[in-house]
Amino acid sequence: MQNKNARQKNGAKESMEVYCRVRPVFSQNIELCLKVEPPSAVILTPPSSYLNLRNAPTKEMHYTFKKAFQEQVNQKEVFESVALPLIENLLNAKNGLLFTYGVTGSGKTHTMIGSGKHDGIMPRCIDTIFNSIGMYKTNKYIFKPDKLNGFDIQSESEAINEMQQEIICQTHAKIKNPKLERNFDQNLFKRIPTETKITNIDVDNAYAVFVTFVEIYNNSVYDLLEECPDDGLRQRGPQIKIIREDADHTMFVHGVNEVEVSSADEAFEAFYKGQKRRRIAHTTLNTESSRAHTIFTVRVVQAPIDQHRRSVIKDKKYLQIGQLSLVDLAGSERTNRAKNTGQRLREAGNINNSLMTLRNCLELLRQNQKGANKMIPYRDSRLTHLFKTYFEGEGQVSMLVCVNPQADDYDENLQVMKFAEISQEVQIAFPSMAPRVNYDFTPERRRANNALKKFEIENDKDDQEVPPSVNGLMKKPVEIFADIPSLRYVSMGDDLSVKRMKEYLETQLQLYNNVTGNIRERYHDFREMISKTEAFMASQEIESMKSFYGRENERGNVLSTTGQRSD
Ligand SMILES: Nc1ncnc2c1ncn2[C@@H]1O[C@H](COP(=O)(O)OP(=O)(O)OP(=O)(O)O)[C@@H](O)[C@H]1O
Repeated sequence: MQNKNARQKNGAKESMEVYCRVRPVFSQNIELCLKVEPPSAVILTPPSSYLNLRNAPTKEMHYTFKKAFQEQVNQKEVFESVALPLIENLLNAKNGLLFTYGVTGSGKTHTMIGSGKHDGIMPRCIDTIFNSIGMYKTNKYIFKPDKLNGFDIQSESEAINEMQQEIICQTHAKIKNPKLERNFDQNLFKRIPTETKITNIDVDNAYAVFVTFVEIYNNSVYDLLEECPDDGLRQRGPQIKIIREDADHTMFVHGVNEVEVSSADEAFEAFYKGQKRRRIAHTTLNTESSRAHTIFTVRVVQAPIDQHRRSVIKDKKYLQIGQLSLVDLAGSERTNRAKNTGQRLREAGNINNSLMTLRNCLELLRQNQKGANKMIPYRDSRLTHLFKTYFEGEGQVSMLVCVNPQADDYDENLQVMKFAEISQEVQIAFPSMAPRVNYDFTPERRRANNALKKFEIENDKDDQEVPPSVNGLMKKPVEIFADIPSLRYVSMGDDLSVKRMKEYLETQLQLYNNVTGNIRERYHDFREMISKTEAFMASQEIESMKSFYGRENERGNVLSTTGQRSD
């Protein structure tokens, strides 16, 4: 995963971080069985119908989490508490796994993905990563996946060459099959990007971001970013992938498409492409129920740059890789309640089996911590097999338990809460990061950054004292030139790039018109002020001339009556 030279196991252990989020219930007259006592407690009460049943639980149960979120807590707050620390780790080459767990319909997908104005954790993570690495991003193809879960470093010319090859291939494919339309999800254009940013990153390094998107369906792994050639007659389905171990004993999906993304939009484009391939089945419980576990993984690769050559140092010993896997687990459900049959029944069985293996693994890990020496059955399901590395101590593991507080979900919620309790006791051996080494490859860049930071801090101080707009004058400079979107991929039919460029130019034109309009207004105000001042000065002059001539007249009158000058 990351450069093993930079990581050491120091024997320190950290508990799995478990959070709980309760979703709102929209219809009235529904009995609720769960409530949150902020900041971290959840109380589960048996439904009223249980009071008359023999052997039914009647006690209130109390659970404590790292944090418990009430119904009204918004997506931003959940993201900042749960995912922001993982992003900070990721940008510092430390790995993380975050999964949402809960009964079907409890809000896992809403929390992880969200929609439109209510973006979930994943899109906010992507925005934050790109906001943070900003100008420290490398050109594309400098870092290249080596297909064995590692990366090679290419020279600038190799990278440019690769870029050209890709454009040529895309153009050929388009000419060969003009029907091949790139369909872009309109969601891309509806988003309001998050402005969150991590400032604690190594400014000596250049960064690149890679994403993979896989699903585990009926205990088989599929690559959601795999191109399935459509020859117009039949579309080949995605192929089953196998899980392998790399040279550093890290589990990975062999042959998965790892896509380099140079902007948040490119990352979402990949995500929406994969999302369309997801198998969404309608069950009687939830008409939008997702029947597979999905894993969206972001890898951030970084290496120092040589300031004089202005390129990444081509030595793999400096390479560092951080990985964050965001997992939206399929919901657990009781088959008799879901009234599943046939294919749906098989799906539900596989989902429940893999979740049961996850529970078993965590339970056995807990027992081993207390002195037992049991074998952990990671291989019993693809899900746990893939995450083995995390559970064995390759990063922070966090779980977000989602619950629907309705009484109908009481039994399942009881199981979910028990599992959450066990999970919190699991301690993960944590690799400590070697302290950040300052190779001093980029002293000028460091100096410039420090100066910029100082300027920003001072500017912020000023902003608190004086409002940004005083007497209509902008205190801060207007940002006219936003980043120009990349035109690298403009090829025949590259509608997204063209659409992005069109939007960019329209925004810039609007901005230009606003700014020139504002300048024109101020110019007129200024001219008016000058002419008023001139008029005022002229009137003052006239007044003083008048008084001068008045005085002279008086003196002339005196001279003419006495016949001699008074001085
Ligand atoms: N915090 C929330 N605020 C508003 N709506 C929510 C919230 N949580 C869930 N919902 C809504 O509840 C419905 C079910 O949520 P969602 O699809 O996220 O459940 P799920 O747990 O992912 O289900 P499954 O396991 O079946 O995929 C959706 O319509 C979603 O918009």
